[in-house]
Amino acid sequence: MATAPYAQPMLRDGALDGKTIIVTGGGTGLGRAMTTYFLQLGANVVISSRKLDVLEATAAELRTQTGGKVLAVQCDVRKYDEVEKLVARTIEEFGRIDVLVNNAAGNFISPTERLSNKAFDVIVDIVLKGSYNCTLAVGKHWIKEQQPGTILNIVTTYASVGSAFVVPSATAKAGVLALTRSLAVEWAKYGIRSVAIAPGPFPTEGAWSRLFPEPLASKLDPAASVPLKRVGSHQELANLAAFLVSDFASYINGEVVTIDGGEWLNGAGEFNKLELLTSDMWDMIEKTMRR
Ligand SMILES: CCCCCCCCCCC/C=C/C(=O)SCCNC(=O)CCNC(=O)[C@H](O)C(C)(C)COP(=O)(O)OP(=O)(O)OC[C@H]1O[C@@H](n2cnc3c(N)ncnc32)[C@H](O)[C@@H]1OP(=O)(O)O
Ligand SMILES: NC(=O)C1=CN([C@@H]2O[C@H](COP(=O)(O)OP(=O)(O)OC[C@H]3O[C@@H](n4cnc5c(N)ncnc54)[C@H](OP(=O)(O)O)[C@@H]3O)[C@@H](O)[C@H]2O)C=CC1
Repeated sequence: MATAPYAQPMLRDGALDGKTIIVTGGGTGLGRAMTTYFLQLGANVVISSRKLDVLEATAAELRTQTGGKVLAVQCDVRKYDEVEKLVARTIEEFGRIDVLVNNAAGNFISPTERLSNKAFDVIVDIVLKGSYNCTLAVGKHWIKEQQPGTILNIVTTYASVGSAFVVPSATAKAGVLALTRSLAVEWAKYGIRSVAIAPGPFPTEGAWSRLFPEPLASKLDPAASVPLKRVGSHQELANLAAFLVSDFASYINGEVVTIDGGEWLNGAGEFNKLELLTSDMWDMIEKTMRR
């Protein structure tokens, strides 16, 4: 079967030539998809997370698949000293950093009153603290070296509106969105752009196992609440990420781009649920109203 146009690579060959990109959580899921495409476009990529075996397996596969330069570095983003080592190792290997992608995250569904304070901590520490740790370490480096750079934060659609049952994640992602918009202004003078992507549902093992465990998975279709009636493809997210970190997006700063098939708006419009009405029902309604 032919690949759908939205699932095809978008940018021209060499669009990211000469750039060095750090992707936190780059060994799995959407981080891996972005890394693959960055490598295909000519970037050097450093992937980092806690599990070195996973990172090294991904790096080996992507070297074979793309012929690109990818380095695996173990780093728990909650620990600032490890983040500083990640920055130092990247400079040692590639001589520079051009882009930071804050993609690492943790999440699970739960009624908030069931959570311990540690459960809240573990998510906020990975998502919010992890993002500001990496941002601070890389930002300080850029400012000291008088070098421009781009920070891409992966948030979620509920970062702006909140969501029940994923409250630690919603709280933390809202903070990351505030970080994005605040630094877009404050660090623009150093040539540092801050942008974000807010994805809707993109099936990954990490997200699906924690957000749609059984018996929920068999009862719930994540595509059903999406007006376009499908989930996202990894390549279309990678396309957007590659564009936002490329020089083609040089004038985009402080923007959060939503890529969710219209899902977040679906719950918002007062009359959206009238989608359920049949054509016969509309005929009856029209007749009654016009009478
Ligand atoms: C309704 C239809 C909607 C359709 C639309 C779908 C749109 C999707 C939008 C998705 C948006 C965002 C997605 C994501 O962020 S996905 C990323 C998912 N990936 C990950 O989470 C990867 C990393 N995660 C992990 O490593 C672990 O899961 C994590 C660290 C988060 C937790 O691991 P672990 O349990 O090993 O951690 P700890 O042992 O350190 O535990 C810390 C405390 O947390 C408590 N805990 C853990 N799990 C739960 C749970 N399920 N419920 C309640 N509490 C939990 C644990 O008990 C510890 O607390 P205590 O010490 O007090 O017991
Ligand atoms: N998939 C989806 O539908 C959506 C995803 N998102 C966002 O997309 C991003 C990627 O998620 P996805 O690919 O689905 O899920 P994954 O679980 O595959 O990705 C999360 C990554 O974060 C890493 N990570 C977790 N904790 C830490 C830590 N303390 N230090 C360093 N790395 C860590 C994990 O690696 P390791 O365990 O080795 O540390 C893993 O590689 C996240 O920001 C998520 O919130 C947003 C909306 C929807």
